[in-house]
Amino acid sequence: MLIVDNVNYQHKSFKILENISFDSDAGKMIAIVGPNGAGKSSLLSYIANEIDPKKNTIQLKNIALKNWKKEDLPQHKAKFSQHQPADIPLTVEEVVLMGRYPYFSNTPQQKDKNSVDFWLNKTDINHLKNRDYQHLSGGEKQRVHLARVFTQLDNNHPQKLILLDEPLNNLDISHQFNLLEILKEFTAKGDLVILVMHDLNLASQFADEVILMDKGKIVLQASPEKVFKPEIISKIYKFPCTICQNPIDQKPLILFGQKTIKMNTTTDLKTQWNDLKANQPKIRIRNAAKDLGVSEMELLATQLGENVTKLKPEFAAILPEIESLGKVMALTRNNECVHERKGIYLNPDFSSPHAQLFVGEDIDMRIFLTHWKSAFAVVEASEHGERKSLQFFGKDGEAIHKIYLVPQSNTEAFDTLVEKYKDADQKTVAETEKIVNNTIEKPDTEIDVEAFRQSWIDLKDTHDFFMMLRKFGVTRTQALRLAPTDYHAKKIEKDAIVTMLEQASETQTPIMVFTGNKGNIQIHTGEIKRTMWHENWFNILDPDFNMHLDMSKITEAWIVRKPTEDGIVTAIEVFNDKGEIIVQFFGKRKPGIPELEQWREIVAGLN
Ligand SMILES: Nc1ncnc2c1ncn2[C@@H]1O[C@H](COP(=O)(O)OP(=O)(O)OP(=O)(O)O)[C@@H](O)[C@H]1O
Repeated sequence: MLIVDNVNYQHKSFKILENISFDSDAGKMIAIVGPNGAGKSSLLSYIANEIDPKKNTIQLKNIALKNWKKEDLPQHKAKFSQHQPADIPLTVEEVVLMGRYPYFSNTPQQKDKNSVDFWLNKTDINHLKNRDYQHLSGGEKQRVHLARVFTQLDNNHPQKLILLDEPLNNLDISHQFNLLEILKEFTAKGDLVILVMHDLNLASQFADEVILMDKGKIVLQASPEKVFKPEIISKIYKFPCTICQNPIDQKPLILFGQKTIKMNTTTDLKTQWNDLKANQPKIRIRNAAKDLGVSEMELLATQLGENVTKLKPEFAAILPEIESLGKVMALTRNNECVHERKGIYLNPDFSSPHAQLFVGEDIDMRIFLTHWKSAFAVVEASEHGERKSLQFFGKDGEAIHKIYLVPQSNTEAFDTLVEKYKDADQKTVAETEKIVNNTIEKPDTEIDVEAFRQSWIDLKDTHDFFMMLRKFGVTRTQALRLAPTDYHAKKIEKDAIVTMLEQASETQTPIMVFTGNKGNIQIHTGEIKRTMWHENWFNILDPDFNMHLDMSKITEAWIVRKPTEDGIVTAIEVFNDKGEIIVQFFGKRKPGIPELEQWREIVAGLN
């Protein structure tokens, strides 16, 4: 019924409409949607023959628009425009009657009056018919013009064309639905309705077809089900969205905004994650889990039986076997700091029930297995092919430790290990527990500060520091505040951490970097070379050691000096807003050897 063939329209060098072609059968409602400035109104004006009428090649009912008789066309095609004159000095009834001008020459006939009455009623403005148009509200004026357009097409011609540019603007919800129902009645009689609209859910609910436009072009013309896909809509509108099925009419229901992705309960977690990835292809699983309100382990488990294999939680048996994988990358992190160290898992010590260790030169870890709960083998697709890893999670479902294969790793040993520890149950995962940190700091007045200070001065071993905090019932940051003197604990600006790392790199001073979470602390010892800012992250980017520290999340940084039998040990301790340690730095040291003078010098210069 309508053929639009290769429409191009530009203003100076700006292409407003480019290569627009589509055709449509009678009896349909087509919604044109797209972001502001996409060209929707321009396309509608073009179809209405308001732009470039001489060049117009559009065909309506097999006749080119320009070949239609001027007096015939208004009975076959009408347009509701987005912008209407505000000051027509007529009554409502008189404005609606303008729609009948194509039907009478001087005086309206009974037929015309009946039609006007009918549409006054149908658009719910009959009660306003004798009022001045100029004093109506926005929504009332809108309905007057809609009635005018409808009465213009009130005839027995088949296959009329109704064009409407944002007709739902200004209308309250019941009048929006009333209008859409009216339009449906037209299409049911075989007319073609094309309307520009911004409400994608109404388009989804009512339109037979959707034309999605962007930058002067048609991106897609298809059914609402095909057009309203999160990867398409979020890309075109540059805004995250979730799309689920409307339980009432089974049409796509579009929910905009990041939070809606969390609220979307009608689809399962796996679909929600896929939607999120469609919106943000680079999102990391840790952030995706946060956005979806689940733990990382629960999200990973949605891929069980695909690229994820659940392992038996026999950590004390698995970990000592990691050595067989050869060189790998160990990753331990908390919310604010990521620690990645490459090496071989040598010298495991699992003899103590309290803490287990790896004490290799490269892989150096203090492990607290009581916090470990689940283990998985993961195979991810990456730019360089498959990326295999072992991933360990705590009781709360948060990642404690990950071991990634690197090109030098023994993949056969990995496969053997996975086969050996594969759990018989590949369907269910451990329930996660919420772990609440309910440490309440005691007021300083309840602390025996003098005894605490003396105890600090009398320290002989850094390992006793933690026991000392327990004994006096102080939190770690409280201890630093109550330290014996400024010498023992001094608060520094967080930028001093960057200064320290840059100086350690420049002077090639070997340092130690401790990063951990409840279940594991991972340590790097050595010189660092390449440091770099990336947005709010300060990074160490060396071949075998990477650290990524989110500087925006640091609330306190301290220089902490503890007496030991080998002399003073100086640390820089970095905390988040909950008073939890993000990362700790030391100069390289070994029991029995005093700490490096170079390190002390760097720290002495920090403020
Ligand atoms: N006569 C004109 N001269 C110059 N530029 C124009 C003209 N008409 C439209 N444009 C430009 O063409 C682009 C498309 O405008 P159009 O009104 O068709 O967009 P739209 O998709 O209807 O946008 P909105 O959702 O904001 O109503 C816009 O960038 C607009 O500024």
